[in-house]
Amino acid sequence: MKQTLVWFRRDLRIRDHAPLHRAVMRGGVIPVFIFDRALLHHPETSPARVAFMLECLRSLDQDLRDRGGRLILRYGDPVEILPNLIRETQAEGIYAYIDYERIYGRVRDARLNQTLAEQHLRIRWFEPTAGTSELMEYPDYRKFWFAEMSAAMIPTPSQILVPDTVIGEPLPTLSELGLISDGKPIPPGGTNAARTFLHQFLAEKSDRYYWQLSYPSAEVTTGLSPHLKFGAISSRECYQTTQRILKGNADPRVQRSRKQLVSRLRWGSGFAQRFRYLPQLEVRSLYSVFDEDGWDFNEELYQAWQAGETGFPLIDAAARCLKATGGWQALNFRTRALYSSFLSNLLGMDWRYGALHFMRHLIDGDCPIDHYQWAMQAGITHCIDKSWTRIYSPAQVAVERCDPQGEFIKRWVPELAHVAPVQLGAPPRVKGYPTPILNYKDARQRRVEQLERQRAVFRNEESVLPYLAPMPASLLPFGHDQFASEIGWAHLPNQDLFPPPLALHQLDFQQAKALRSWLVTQVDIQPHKRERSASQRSKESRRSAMKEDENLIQLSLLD
Ligand SMILES: Cc1cc2nc3c(=O)[nH]c(=O)nc-3n(C[C@H](O)[C@H](O)[C@H](O)COP(=O)(O)OP(=O)(O)OC[C@H]3O[C@@H](n4cnc5c(N)ncnc54)[C@H](O)[C@@H]3O)c2cc1C
Repeated sequence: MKQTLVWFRRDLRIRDHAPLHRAVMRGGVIPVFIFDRALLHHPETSPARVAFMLECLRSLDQDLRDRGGRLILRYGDPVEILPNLIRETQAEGIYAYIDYERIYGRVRDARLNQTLAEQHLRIRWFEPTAGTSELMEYPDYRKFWFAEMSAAMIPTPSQILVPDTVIGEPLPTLSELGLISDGKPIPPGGTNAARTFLHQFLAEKSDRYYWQLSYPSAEVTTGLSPHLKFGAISSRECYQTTQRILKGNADPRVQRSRKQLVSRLRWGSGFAQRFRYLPQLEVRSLYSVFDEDGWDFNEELYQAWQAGETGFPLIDAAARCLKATGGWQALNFRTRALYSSFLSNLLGMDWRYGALHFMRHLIDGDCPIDHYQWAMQAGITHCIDKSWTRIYSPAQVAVERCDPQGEFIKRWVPELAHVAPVQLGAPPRVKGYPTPILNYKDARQRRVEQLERQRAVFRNEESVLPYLAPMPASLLPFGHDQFASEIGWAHLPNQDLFPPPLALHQLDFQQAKALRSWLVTQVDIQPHKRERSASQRSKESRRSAMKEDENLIQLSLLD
């Protein structure tokens, strides 16, 4: 019988899985997952995220067992293990999804391609859903995304035959992997858990999602991000289930929420695709000027931001929530945006320090989403348009927008339990709680001027290509000098990447135009309104939930 090795990476499911399906059609399967020290000991590794991944692996193994198979676990460098495993099992080759989350993975996969070719062994790479090697204009990508999401799901194999002779290792504990738990509670992992989250959301939250997704205490989002990160459920399954259950619902609130969720799923795919084109975004700002100009860094202030000791209650609540829970459900988009903007805009610090901290704690940490979001909040991505400056006030206006009752703040900053919500933006002196570490107005002014100066370098240029950051000469991950990590791979010769990045200097006019469409906003941006007075703001905050349309304008900028 023909046998095919299926290499699982961040696609830990059996449904809607093209490599597994195709391998099963051919005959026997060796489903393998490799614990790779370079990823387990990467500066951005979070023990809680690895613990969640172990839960997904446990569940994947069970799903395979239910169909007669099992998951084969191995430890070490995939570039050595996989060719050996092919020989050991007499498999015809490997099937796997292409993965472009990280530079490391792309270096590894290029090395694997080369090693297999030298040994006359074979691998077949599958495009992940909503991934493409073509450089297309962003509006075309939107159409492509909807077509991919609407295509029939890949069937789940009913029987999976794994040869008895192949021996795998038992599922390890976190400490057996050399990691120490930081005490975060781990959500249930795997496809069934993901489906439960999705169905609970559709049944119980879809009428309020759109209006409440910025309120962390409402916990109204799906909670699917860790599952999507590890591919325990495919975004296509999320999309199709959502459409099937909600599309016929006559409630306009549900329809609005449905569209919002679909947009968000699409943004996630779009960030991954940007990284496919430009892997340098993992370690560089989009335009070189921002990194060349240099960023501020102040260890004491960085620590205050990390610890939740800034004197701005909402920022401090976000900081403490991230460290205690891994953020996956409690730290929604708006709260993350406020928290990140505080570091890179108001404290003027390099967004990479913030992204690093997030990745070391987020259970849903996903490099393209996290890093691109950080860069966006720092105002250094869609900045051809002058009005793309997102510097949020962390004071009362933020409390009113995210936590008007103060529930989230009081949960994470108990020192302020007795302070009235209307005072939580700028609390009176409280013993044990710090005074603000910055003056918002001054910090904002400084940042606006800095961004204007930096953007002026390329804003009016006909082509932005010469201003985009190229792939760096060194592939060392950011933070390798702060945290013990396995980075031998970054020093190897022949640093090819698979899939290869865009060769910026070789793009013709049409290609450059297509790339640029990913880097500017796709909607009309309203010029900034003048700062509103406190009384205007409080009047606005009392408007009904339906008038949260301002949110829509802002969120739709991410389209
Ligand atoms: C600075 C910053 C860092 C972030 N880091 C991550 C990260 O590492 N991993 C991550 O999954 N999300 C990240 N996000 C996006 C967003 O905050 C989370 O996706 C969301 O809070 C996850 O909760 P949920 O699955 O319940 O969201 P839902 O609202 O239920 O969204 C469903 C899915 O859509 C996608 N999605 C939702 N919002 C966004 C968004 N704004 N951008 C891109 N995709 C989105 C995610 O895959 C999410 O799981 C970040 C946002 C910011 C501002």
